[in-house]
Amino acid sequence: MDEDNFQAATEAFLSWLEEIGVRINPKMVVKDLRSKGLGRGVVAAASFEEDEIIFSIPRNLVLNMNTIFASDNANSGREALASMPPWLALTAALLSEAQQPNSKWAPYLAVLPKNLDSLVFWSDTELAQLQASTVVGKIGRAGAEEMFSKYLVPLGLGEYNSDMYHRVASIIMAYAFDIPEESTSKQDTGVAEGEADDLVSDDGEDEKTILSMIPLADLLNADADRNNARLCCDNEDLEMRTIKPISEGQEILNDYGQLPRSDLLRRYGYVTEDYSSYDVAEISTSLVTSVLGAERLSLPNGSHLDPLSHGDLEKRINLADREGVLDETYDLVHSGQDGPAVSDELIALMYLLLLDEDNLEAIITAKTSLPSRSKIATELVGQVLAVLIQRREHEYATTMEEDEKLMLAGNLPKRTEMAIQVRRGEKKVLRGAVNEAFSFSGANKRMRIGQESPRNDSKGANGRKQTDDTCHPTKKRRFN
Ligand SMILES: C[S@@+](CC[C@H](N)C(=O)[O-])C[C@H]1O[C@@H](n2cnc3c(N)ncnc32)[C@H](O)[C@@H]1O
Repeated sequence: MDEDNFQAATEAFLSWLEEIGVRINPKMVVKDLRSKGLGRGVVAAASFEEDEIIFSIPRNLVLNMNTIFASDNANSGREALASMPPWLALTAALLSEAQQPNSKWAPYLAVLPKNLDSLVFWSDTELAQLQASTVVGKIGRAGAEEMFSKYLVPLGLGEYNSDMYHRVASIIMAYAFDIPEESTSKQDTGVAEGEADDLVSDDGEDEKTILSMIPLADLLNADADRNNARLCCDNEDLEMRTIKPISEGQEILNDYGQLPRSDLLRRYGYVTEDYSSYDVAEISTSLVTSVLGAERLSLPNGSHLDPLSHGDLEKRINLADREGVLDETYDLVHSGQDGPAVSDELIALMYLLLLDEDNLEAIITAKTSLPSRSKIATELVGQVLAVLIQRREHEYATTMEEDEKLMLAGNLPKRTEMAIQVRRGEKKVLRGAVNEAFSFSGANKRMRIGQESPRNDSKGANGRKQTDDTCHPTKKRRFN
């Protein structure tokens, strides 16, 4: 969109807001922040104090299933929309409005983005640059397309192709708010926190929420640490309020949550260094078991760990499940105020995989329970974990140092640069977790030291059974 059209669309949108009854504090302005890669944004034209209203929006001027069902032309589609997952129903509603030449929402639709960088729009070549990041498996493009075919195509909304459906569904993911329904509204909500897949959801307490597109509120950009405004749903009108003083010229920012950059990119199509402290890397139980069940591991301290038999592995995994510490994947994070890099659950899984037979039996028969973190974070657990996390790091095609050089060289396409930021951030988390694992110093006294599980390959190089003490049952070692 050229300069004039962009500005004209903003002005038409602001006039429309005024006409329909949105009250805007004259101390705020909508600015063209494209030069900073931010699209439009809201900026303080004069300073605000804490808890001032920036703008307020009557609830009937929000686009959601309640307001759409209130309009006559949507009644025919009411049943069809009610049967859909909420994010799809809102997608259908937006597409249907876009088809109507006299749509009440036209000035709002005109300021929604035409192109997004959310991961669903990336080509396979672009996605490959995320390397071993698990975010690639979370995009859900094919699943969304099945939903489009099942629910949207039969509505005959117009000549939409799958990219157009994705565009609107992605706008909803990046722009919609989950707000409490009027009768139950008691609390503030942030933009689109949690998956935007519930139109009216019961969160288990007495509060129902409704997925809504809220004009103007969704023009606020975000920062997890520098945010200074929040949408309040306590009163009759929805109110955007400051949560701290804002100086003249400062951008007014919302909070989309403390997301790892992988999720920021997947859902919102951008990344910034500001979110680096929330990066997450994942290690899967299948990586752990495939390594511990298959090979004799050389540990960094010079010792070795023999593989577990299939049956032994299964027994220990079942026990981890029973103890409530088994997950398909474990998150690794930057250690800090919120806790360590390696979760208690992952340490507990490793402990159960490395525990000696007697103590394993004691837990199986419930004679003892899992000890505290400081006791299970043994040196052996740390050594093995460090090796496994390093294996995980090797699944990425480049090293963190190579990524840093690429970034320093600069001149990269935008998506390549964002992919490098994500994968480099994950490698940094993995490095931190390795260092933490090396610091584990709990005594190895209950571990499989001085015992070795039976191995199938107990034949010597000449094919004859060995007679040395390593295959004597009483001297078998798993850790030596
Ligand atoms: C709710 S909208 C905010 C308004 C948006 N700037 C616009 O012009 O429509 C969310 C989108 O704004 C952009 N955005 C928000 N915060 C950002 C930030 N801190 N850095 C870069 N882009 C951001 C992303 O494209 C995101 O998907």
